[in-house]
Amino acid sequence: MICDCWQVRNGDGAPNYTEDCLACGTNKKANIENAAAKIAAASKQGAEIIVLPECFNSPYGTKYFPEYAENVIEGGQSETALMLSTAARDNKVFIVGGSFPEKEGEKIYNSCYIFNRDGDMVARHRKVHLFDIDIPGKITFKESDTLSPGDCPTIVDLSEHGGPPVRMGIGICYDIRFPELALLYRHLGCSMLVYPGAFNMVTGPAHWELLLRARAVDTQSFGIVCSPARDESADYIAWGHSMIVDPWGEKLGELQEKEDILMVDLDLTQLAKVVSRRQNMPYWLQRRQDIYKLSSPFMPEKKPSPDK
Ligand SMILES: NC(=O)CC(=O)C(=O)O
Repeated sequence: MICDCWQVRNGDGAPNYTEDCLACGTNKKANIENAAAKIAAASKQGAEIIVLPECFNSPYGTKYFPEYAENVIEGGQSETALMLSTAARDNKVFIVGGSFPEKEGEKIYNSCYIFNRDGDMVARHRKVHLFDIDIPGKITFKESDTLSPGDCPTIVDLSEHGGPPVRMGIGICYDIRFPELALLYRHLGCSMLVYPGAFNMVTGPAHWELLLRARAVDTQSFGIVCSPARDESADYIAWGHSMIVDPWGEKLGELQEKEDILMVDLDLTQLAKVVSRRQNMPYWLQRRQDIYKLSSPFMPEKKPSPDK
């Protein structure tokens, strides 16, 4: 998924938001080169923030993660992070780099790196909720066989990196099923939730769109999901359908299952609408905190939650 979300529209209709389903196969080098080519193509079309899918350098599967994992933190070679950094700098775009298996010590994480327009890494999200499920006869998956979970929420405020006033909360795939994480992002001032993800042919048709729209409405935020394109020959068949919705839960754009790029306008006027929607329907201020309460070590003590 590729998105560009902050130009002020001057009535010229210039697209400022795009998304894309990326094909990801077993050839890691080809996956990385394909992502680089699509970033350049999207940038040429005017994209300024680019979001890639979950696990874009590797097939999605526990047996693949150790083989495709890269060690960035301890100074190891990482062709994937290097490509993302170079592409961000060369194309002068922000990149929410989908995810790839990342190694640190003995552990492997499912990690999303975010880069600014100079190619500097400005944040990293490690998938917090691992996809361990068993739906008999349909799908069994146990990410925790080879992956470890991250242990913190990730927020990127683009305005702190020379970008527009967009504060993004990042999650990866299964993270979208946990409303508390999205509510925490709202509490911490986000107006956009970005989830690189790879739902499958069982959970995709049932829940992909439903969850995105629910999280957007729960938090009165823009919602973005970006999937790999569907590959019927893969062990794990991704649902596809990268999508962007607004804080009302309305779809701004959707791809089908094939590799593609989608451009969607998302301008400053639309971001301002987040504030007015939140004022029109102020359910954030109407929460009954005497009955229930969100609690997190990442919530600043005694600071009132943002109501806009
Ligand atoms: N693959 C995931 O992490 C999550 C998923 O497919 C689902 O929640 O469904």
